[in-house]
Amino acid sequence: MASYSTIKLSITDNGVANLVLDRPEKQNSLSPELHHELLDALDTVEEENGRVLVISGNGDAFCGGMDLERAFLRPRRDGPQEFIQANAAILEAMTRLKHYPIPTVAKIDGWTFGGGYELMGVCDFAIARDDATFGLSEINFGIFPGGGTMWATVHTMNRRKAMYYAATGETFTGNEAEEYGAVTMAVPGEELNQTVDDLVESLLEKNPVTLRFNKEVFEKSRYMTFEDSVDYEMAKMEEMSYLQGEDWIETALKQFEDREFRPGLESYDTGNTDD
Ligand SMILES: CC(C)(COP(=O)(O)OP(=O)(O)OC[C@H]1O[C@@H](n2cnc3c(N)ncnc32)[C@H](O)[C@@H]1OP(=O)(O)O)[C@@H](O)C(=O)NCCC(=O)NCCSC(=O)/C=C/c1ccc(O)cc1
Repeated sequence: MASYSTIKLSITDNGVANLVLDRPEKQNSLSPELHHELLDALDTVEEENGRVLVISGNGDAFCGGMDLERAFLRPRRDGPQEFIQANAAILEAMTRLKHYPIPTVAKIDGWTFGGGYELMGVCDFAIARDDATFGLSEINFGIFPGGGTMWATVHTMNRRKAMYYAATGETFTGNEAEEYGAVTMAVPGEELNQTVDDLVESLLEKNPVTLRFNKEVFEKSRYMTFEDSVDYEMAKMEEMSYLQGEDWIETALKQFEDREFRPGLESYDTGNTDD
């Protein structure tokens, strides 16, 4: 596996990819090198058949947002084209992540600002320390949340809170983030690792093909009429069944027929985990 200077990537035998932003001396802010390494890591995780991707930060921050000097100040002084070029890879990485074919989990252990909020927001799940600090700080240096951060904000927080924090740049805690719908859940710091591990374990128990379709249909159906979505969901159901070899009939509902599990309370045995 490639070695990186701004991130760390490891993949366990059972397919859990741990991607750690590793610029603790700069609060894991997103430098141009990091943009490219993140993109490369996303390729690697797919090539290595990762099943769940967990993104976290080393040190006090999950992610301090864009590197204000390396990605903004310096390239912008060189001109608009240089600025666009300096940031093209991170915009591509964010877009890739939003459509990433496996579940993505942001583990939030500290500061999360601007582009760091976006990184969290394009992940499927976000588990935060209850005392983590979040902020849409762009307004504090004269811009609005851009490059997809506004999208992540309005799609993860309710309207009133989204506008309030985007316009004031005030910070909010992990507990508040949970209350506003910005994170999946906030937990005490000492429970963070276990909570993420439990979520990952639960995802590993599921059929990976179904998880991929679940995500795609979840995202697309949000923008459809009910009638269009009924058609779309039924068509996708057939595609999924074909691609998973009718596993939901042949294995899952067969196990139900044999009364081996209660689907309301537990997952069928996909054969993907040891127990
Ligand atoms: C509250 C922080 C996170 C922590 O404070 P601290 O604990 O006192 O730590 P330090 O401030 O000492 O941070 C350690 C080092 O990290 C540096 N650092 C800490 N965040 C940074 C940083 N985002 N950059 C560049 N050095 C930093 C910080 O300057 C310092 O550098 P140095 O003095 O050289 O040791 C503080 O560092 C801070 O306010 N950081 C800036 C957070 C911030 O506003 N981030 C930018 C959000 S805006 C954004 O992401 C925009 C996205 C966007 C995307 C695409 C678009 O097209 C348009 C927009």
